[in-house]
Amino acid sequence: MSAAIRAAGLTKSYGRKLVLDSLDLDVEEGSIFGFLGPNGAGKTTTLRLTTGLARPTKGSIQVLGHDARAAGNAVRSAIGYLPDVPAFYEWMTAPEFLSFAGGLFGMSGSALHDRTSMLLDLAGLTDVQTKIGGYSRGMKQRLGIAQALINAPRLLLLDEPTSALDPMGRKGVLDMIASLRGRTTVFFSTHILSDVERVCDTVAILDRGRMVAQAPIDELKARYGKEKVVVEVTENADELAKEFGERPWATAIARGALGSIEITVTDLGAAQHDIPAIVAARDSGLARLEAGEIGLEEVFVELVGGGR
Ligand SMILES: Nc1ncnc2c1ncn2[C@@H]1O[C@H](COP(=O)(O)OP(=O)(O)OP(=O)(O)O)[C@@H](O)[C@H]1O
Repeated sequence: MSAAIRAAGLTKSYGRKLVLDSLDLDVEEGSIFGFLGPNGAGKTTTLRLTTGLARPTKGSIQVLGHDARAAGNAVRSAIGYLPDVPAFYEWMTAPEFLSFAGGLFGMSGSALHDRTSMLLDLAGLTDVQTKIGGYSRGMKQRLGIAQALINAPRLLLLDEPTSALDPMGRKGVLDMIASLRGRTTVFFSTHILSDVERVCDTVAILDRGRMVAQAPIDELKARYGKEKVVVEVTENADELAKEFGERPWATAIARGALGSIEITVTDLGAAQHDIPAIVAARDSGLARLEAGEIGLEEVFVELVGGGR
């Protein structure tokens, strides 16, 4: 499969401040790619380099097979971009705004009309008569995505499209992104883990200008994620936690509230087999025994949490 974005050794400094440190990035065409990182990690800078709005200090970045620095109009018109703080003409209605945006790409007549109707439908704004100034933030963001799609781009770049939204607003935007699967490549930055888990197939994690992981989400969980068991006992939790920690299948132990103990395990079957017997031998009661997977959140904390 070909790459929609490919960066190699991508480095950006502002004066003496190193913002991106030798980034390698591969975004496959057709993927919904989450670019995850805490505030100040360098996400916006990477997006600006991808669009050609900023230039690398060192290294290269290719977009749709062309050097982003030298990309001509043909490449640029195959990219849709929604910045982190999009601007709207608030006195327009959504159809007026989309028609205006399409006109900038030289679209007109029935082609523009059809495209506008399709995008209003995709954004769930078909029957909205209000001017944009009266929209909720979620509606504005969905309209922003529709506007970035007006030229039917092969690659859609979204900078933190959900960060200012409430849960309903986020759901609307994420549903819209998910509906683009198979139609266009979507590369979006976010610091919200659950957004990535909900819609992305691939994720890259950026921390302080460095890429700390990049893989399909399932692979990342398999690589870093481990299995865990949560045990709740009626008595002797401290002694039991110590005893669990001595077993070959236990790699980490954390005490929770009251009688709860969380154990990270290498062999779930062995842990589930041994735990009831150990609890019974200590004359304690087993109130709960639950197996679970360590999710992306724990992977993220493990990868970027160090040194904070
Ligand atoms: N033009 C600039 N001049 C100097 N420093 C800059 C410039 N643009 C960005 N930076 C710095 O680069 C670092 C990365 O910023 P960037 O906006 O790319 O991060 P981000 O991951 O998008 O963060 P956020 O989620 O806060 O927007 C920050 O420390 C920021 O202050």
